[in-house]
Amino acid sequence: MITGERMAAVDENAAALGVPRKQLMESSGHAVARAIRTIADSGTRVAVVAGRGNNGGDAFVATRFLDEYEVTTILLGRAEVIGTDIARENWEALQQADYDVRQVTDSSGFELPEADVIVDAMLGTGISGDLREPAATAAWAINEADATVVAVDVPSGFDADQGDHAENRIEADHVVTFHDTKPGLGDLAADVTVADIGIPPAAERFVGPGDVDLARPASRDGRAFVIGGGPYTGAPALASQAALRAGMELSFVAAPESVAGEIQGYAEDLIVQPYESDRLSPDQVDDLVDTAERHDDVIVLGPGLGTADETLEAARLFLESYTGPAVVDADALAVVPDLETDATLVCTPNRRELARMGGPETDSLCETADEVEAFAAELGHVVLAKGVDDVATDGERTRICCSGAPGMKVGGTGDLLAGIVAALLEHAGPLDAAAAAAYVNGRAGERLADDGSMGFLASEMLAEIPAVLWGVADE
Ligand SMILES: NC(=O)C1=CN([C@@H]2O[C@H](COP(=O)(O)OP(=O)(O)OC[C@H]3O[C@@H](n4cnc5c(N)ncnc54)[C@H](O)[C@@H]3O)[C@@H](O)[C@H]2O)[C@@H](O)CC1
Ligand SMILES: [K+]
Repeated sequence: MITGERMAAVDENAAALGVPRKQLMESSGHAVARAIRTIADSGTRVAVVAGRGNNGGDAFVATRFLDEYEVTTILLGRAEVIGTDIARENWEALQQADYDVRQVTDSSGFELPEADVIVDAMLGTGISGDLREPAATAAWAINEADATVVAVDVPSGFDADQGDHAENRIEADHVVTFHDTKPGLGDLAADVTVADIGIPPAAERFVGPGDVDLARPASRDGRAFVIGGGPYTGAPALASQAALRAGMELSFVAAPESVAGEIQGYAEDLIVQPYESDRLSPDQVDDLVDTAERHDDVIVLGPGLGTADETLEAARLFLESYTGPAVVDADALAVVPDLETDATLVCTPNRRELARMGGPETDSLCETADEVEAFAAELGHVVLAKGVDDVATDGERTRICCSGAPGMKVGGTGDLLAGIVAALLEHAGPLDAAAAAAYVNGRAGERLADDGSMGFLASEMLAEIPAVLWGVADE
């Protein structure tokens, strides 16, 4: 099962792996044609009704594979408004080669040709809301027609993310969906065929630019609240700055009075909130929970906190009463096993911390991904295990991230990662945020390691984060 949204991400990852979308469109169209051959004898009249998105593009391809049928292909709209280059190229291929193609510019001009099979390629996973004109009129005519309706990917009017249906949706007899079934498709009164369109399994398993598409902030929003510092001061400063670089509007650091000035001194962009103590202790917990919940903050708990008993006790108490999203990193990870919490956690252990939490001991996270998954399932939280490769898992779904460079072994890169996860949690679910953050952090390091450099600093990676996060599609 895959949502339409995730499908688009996987498709982007496939392109990055060398299988471009046009190739997937060719496979999709071919799969639709194969399905029609199993349903209808050669010579049958087929009407293809296509929209101006890639769903329509799939159907233009299908037309080329249906030479033994009497096919009429109708484009809803003018050719100039076809939404993507690949769909347009496939439309032009039909026009140039003298297929029976028609364009309908408004709903009054829509006339459904006599047909025994109708291919519904008006809308796929790109739909929002009820069908608008001229698709609405076309859907009505298709539903009224005495013909077998074959829907491309999903029946037009079906939302492949939620499984909802528009009032004026297509009632399909057959659905040829691509790569994997979509939520709610099985509940329809239609035969559903899942067609393999040649997406490499790595496009799902390995984190790529498509995962960043899913988590990229579209607006500058949110408040990161880093609870860290005490024995160390650089870690909370890096995490909180990384959150700003990854799209947060404000970044707060709650830190002991004794080090607050030092943390502020690293960056004027941070809002440092001192508390009266040399280190985090249970006395501060109520205030911290109250502040975080009042402002809908995303918490980063751990960077630079140290391992004093009272600090770990405070970390535990905080997570027991806090109910929002939180990234748990570094020393605070020790309290997560056996924790009772309603918070949404992303735990970001390195290999050592993972083993200490009771997870697998391993030299290669990538090879141990299944064990990390089982550990996350047992823990009941998303785990982003950090190493040469990173493993992000919610206990059911697992993604491996191979971006990064050897120079990133330097101290502080994990703090950056925690801050990036926090920023992406403002816009995405915990697994998507964790996977995308790992990719972004690794790419930020790669940008500085271009010449094989081992000498860059975590603080220098900060400035690379925006370019990776908002520029990744153009790389
Ligand atoms: N993502 C993938 O991996 C693949 C996708 N493919 C095809 O691409 C499809 C998705 O393509 P697109 O993203 O271009 O989206 P669609 O082809 O579903 O439609 C997008 C267009 O529909 C319009 N639209 C949206 N809501 C509407 C409404 N309620 N009424 C009327 N018009 C509306 C939009 O303005 C947009 O131009 C899939 O369903 C599938 O058929 C395949 O080519 C193969 C691979
Ligand atoms: K469709």
